[in-house]
Amino acid sequence: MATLPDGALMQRAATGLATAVADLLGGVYGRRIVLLVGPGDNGGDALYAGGVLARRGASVEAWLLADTWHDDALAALRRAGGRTSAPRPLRAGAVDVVVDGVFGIGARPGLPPRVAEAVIPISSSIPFVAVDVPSGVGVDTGEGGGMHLRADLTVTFGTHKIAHLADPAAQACGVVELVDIGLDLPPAPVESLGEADVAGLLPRPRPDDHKYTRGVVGVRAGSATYPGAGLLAVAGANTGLAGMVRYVGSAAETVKQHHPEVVGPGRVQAWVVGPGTADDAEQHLAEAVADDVPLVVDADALGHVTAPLPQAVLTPHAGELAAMLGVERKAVEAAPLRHATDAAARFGCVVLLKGNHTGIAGERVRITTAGTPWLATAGAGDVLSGLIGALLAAGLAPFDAASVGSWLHGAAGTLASDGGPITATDLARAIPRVVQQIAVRHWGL
Ligand SMILES: NC(=O)C1=CN([C@@H]2O[C@H](COP(=O)(O)OP(=O)(O)OC[C@H]3O[C@@H](n4cnc5c(N)ncnc54)[C@H](OP(=O)(O)O)[C@@H]3O)[C@@H](O)[C@H]2O)[C@@H](O)CC1
Ligand SMILES: Nc1ncnc2c1ncn2[C@@H]1O[C@H](COP(=O)(O)OP(=O)(O)O)[C@@H](O)[C@H]1O
Repeated sequence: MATLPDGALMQRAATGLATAVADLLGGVYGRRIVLLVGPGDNGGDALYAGGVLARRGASVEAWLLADTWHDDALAALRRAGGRTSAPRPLRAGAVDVVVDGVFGIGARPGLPPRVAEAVIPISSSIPFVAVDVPSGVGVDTGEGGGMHLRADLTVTFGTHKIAHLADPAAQACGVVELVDIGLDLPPAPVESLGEADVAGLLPRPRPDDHKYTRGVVGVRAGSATYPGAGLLAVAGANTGLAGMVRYVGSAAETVKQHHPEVVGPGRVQAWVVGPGTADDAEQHLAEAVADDVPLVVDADALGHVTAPLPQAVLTPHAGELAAMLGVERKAVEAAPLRHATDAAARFGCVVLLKGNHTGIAGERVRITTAGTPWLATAGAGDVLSGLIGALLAAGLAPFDAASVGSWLHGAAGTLASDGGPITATDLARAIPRVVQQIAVRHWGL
């Protein structure tokens, strides 16, 4: 994506940035602001915004951290009463905010030593506002890129970039504020579903439906070692989004005790295979694949995927994906989107890589930001695989089933949590409530 052209768009960006900084500070007059200024338009945006803030009574100093800078923008800052100064250590409370205008959307990942030396002695308790992206992150990959800055607030223009959505870069962005400056933009390289998108994709029961027309999902999960994983995958599948749930596995008695709606083997429109299946995983996978219906492959079954599975959604966490690709877990965590995309190409199917922000690679790339870290709890992934299976059985294409399922899962986790801890059982129980809220808000029911 091109950097912002000079002139009107830059002025609009600077005004949006200045407004966001003023909102963060709760006022402007008398506030002390440091601008970290790089060589390009990103630094220009920061300098022009600094000018706007200086005119409103802020004390603004610019640290010029490259050999060149945006001349007109620096002149504007000076006219408004701002000044340049040399970098110095900043202890807590020394200034009110630091604005990171070092590098923007055109930059390579990483930071030059001169920038690192200026930034390291700044107290981490001073708020940082990034212009477009925290400097040093991989804008188009979401990768960390070695050393990079971290922001409490990132102000970006026109559209979100991959770094705002994909971890680990997204975690460095803090809150992301999008400012519309009237840019004419190409289609986004990644998507992130919102509630209205999910409402448009979710299967709705029709008056002439019966349970079989709504789809039957079969769950092959659980074992003597992990009966709970079977129960939780069933709990995710048995949330009312498909017409019926079948269970095949060694936890059948326990499953029936907890879920009287669930029936035994028979014909299904989609399978969920893997959670807690331990030594039975390979056979379960072979039997599910032989049925030639869409399927979710999770947990222990992932290690038995050797050939492309065009109708599948694979749902690994970083450790499972690392094992599938023969790389270290750390490598996946440093570049989750790239590894998910590689795996989707290699296995010819949709790959959903679970994490704080979950990435779904298939015909395109979607990223789910709807969850909460309270979802990092045993069995939450088992619930997800069941839920996606239900959506497949209900007729969604694998890419949509994965991304809608992931969004509902995140929203259910957030609703169930309400800021506090949750179990996977709480999560599964919240899924129908999320769907009900969507129905009321978007379907007029
Ligand atoms: N209720 C149920 O029935 C549930 C059943 N479940 C089922 O369990 C099965 C295994 O799935 P999983 O994702 O947990 O394990 P997996 O990918 O093999 O990674 C193992 C890695 O974890 C690590 N490790 C272990 N303990 C650790 C510790 N204390 N602190 C730190 N690390 C620790 C361990 O490292 P190590 O100890 O070897 O150093 C290893 O690297 C699967 O079938 C799943 O469906 C789950 O869904 C949960 C609910
Ligand atoms: N830090 C986090 N923030 C948000 N969601 C998380 C976080 N950690 C895990 N999750 C979500 O919780 C689920 C955990 O799944 P998984 O790792 O398979 O656990 P399990 O095997 O115990 O079910 C995934 O959906 C994942 O996206």
